[in-house]
Amino acid sequence: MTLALGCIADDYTGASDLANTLTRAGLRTVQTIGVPADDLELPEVDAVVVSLKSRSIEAGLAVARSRAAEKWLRGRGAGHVMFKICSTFDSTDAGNIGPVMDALRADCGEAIVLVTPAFPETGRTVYQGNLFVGAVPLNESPLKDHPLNPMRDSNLVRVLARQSKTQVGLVDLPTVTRGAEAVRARLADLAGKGIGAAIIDAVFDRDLETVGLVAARHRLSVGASGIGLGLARALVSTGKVRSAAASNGQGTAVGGAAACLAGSCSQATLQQIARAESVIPVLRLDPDRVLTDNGEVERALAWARPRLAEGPVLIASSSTPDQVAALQARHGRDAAGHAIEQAMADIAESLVKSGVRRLIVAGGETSGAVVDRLGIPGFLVGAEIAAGVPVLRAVGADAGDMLLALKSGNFGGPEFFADALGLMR
Ligand SMILES: Nc1ncnc2c1ncn2[C@@H]1O[C@H](COP(=O)(O)OP(=O)(O)O)[C@@H](O)[C@H]1O
Ligand SMILES: O=C(O)[C@@H](O)C(=O)COP(=O)(O)O
Repeated sequence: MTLALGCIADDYTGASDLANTLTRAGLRTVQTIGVPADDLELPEVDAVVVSLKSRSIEAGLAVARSRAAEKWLRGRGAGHVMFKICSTFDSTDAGNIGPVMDALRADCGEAIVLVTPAFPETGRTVYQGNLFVGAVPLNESPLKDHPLNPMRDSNLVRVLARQSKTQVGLVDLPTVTRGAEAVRARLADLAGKGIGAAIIDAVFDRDLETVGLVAARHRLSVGASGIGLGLARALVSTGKVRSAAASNGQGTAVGGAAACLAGSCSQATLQQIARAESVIPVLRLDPDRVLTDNGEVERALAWARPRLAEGPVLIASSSTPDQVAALQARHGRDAAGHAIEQAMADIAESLVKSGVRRLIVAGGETSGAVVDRLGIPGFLVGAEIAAGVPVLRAVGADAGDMLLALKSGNFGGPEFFADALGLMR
């Protein structure tokens, strides 16, 4: 297998978002959990998205894991490696976008790295280096209250410079609008000044097509699904990849019981849970009891098991920003996040033992904890539930045939859970 594109994603929902985008753009794509073991049978593909859970871990560890993934991808022929980050640039001044970018750049000897989290289909646009989430700048969006990495600065040139050893420049929208040659000239100018990374403005998909044409001749890029779209379209339009059917993971129905788990506290997920309450049974965990009393997981399982035969259930830890802040003040941010993630993983593991074969998880870190616990090594991409969220068919899972959906906290419409359940048969 010679890869046309290698990708490293810093969380599992982000990886499925990118795998979805690449698949829809015509690349045969597989998502792996970590660097695949030698004995994992992968289909013939154009792109592999290696999913890491490296967004919110210690920077040194994120660097080491990303470098191992890069080595594996380059070893399979990937001339270009894309580091997939969140479209809302989720990170802190300690990293991990900057440290990982610096390390991958050093490894591949890239003079200047193209960086853009723009993903217009989901309302993420970048103008004059400032990231907008829908109509508002990042620092005014709900991301300002994210439980793990509150985003309080919209200027990505500044944000990335605080995390990176290199200086960061800007390729502005007027330059992008002039086309690939203008972008190349601007990048060469910045690189000539010793600047090692550039935030690239992009507002429409056509901007990302321009960026993709430029990026495809580089060894490394950093961004969200939008630059993935640009790269995929460049690979197809230049004949490096022959466009394939839009999905390879449809397959047969798996049946079995269905369950939803929500650990995301995003506004979108809170609304989706509220809407789900009118169609399926919903249990809200008591987060304090998760942190202080092991009985909360058993209580959730005792509630869920008898209901599974009747239809899908949803279990949520999600709370409002005020409640999250209060819990974190009592227990510490990382301890609270970790304990709730592990409780979700415990619940998922037991539900699968009880026959659940269709599982929807809301939240990137939450999905990481659940998928790790289930020991699933990889996924094929199926139908698209919402922008950035595909149905995934597990490959090589101990539990056998399973369908999952890993939803980024911010993605999906108000009826997301019903939409997903409708497509996961
Ligand atoms: N009620 C709560 N209070 C505090 N933290 C919570 C609560 N519920 C979930 N969390 C934690 O918040 C984090 C949410 O992150 P994540 O799952 O990545 O969601 P998103 O996709 O919205 O970023 C996880 O670490 C999760 O365990
Ligand atoms: O790019 C995006 O917004 C998503 O693909 C993503 O990375 C989601 O992260 P979470 O919101 O933590 O799930």
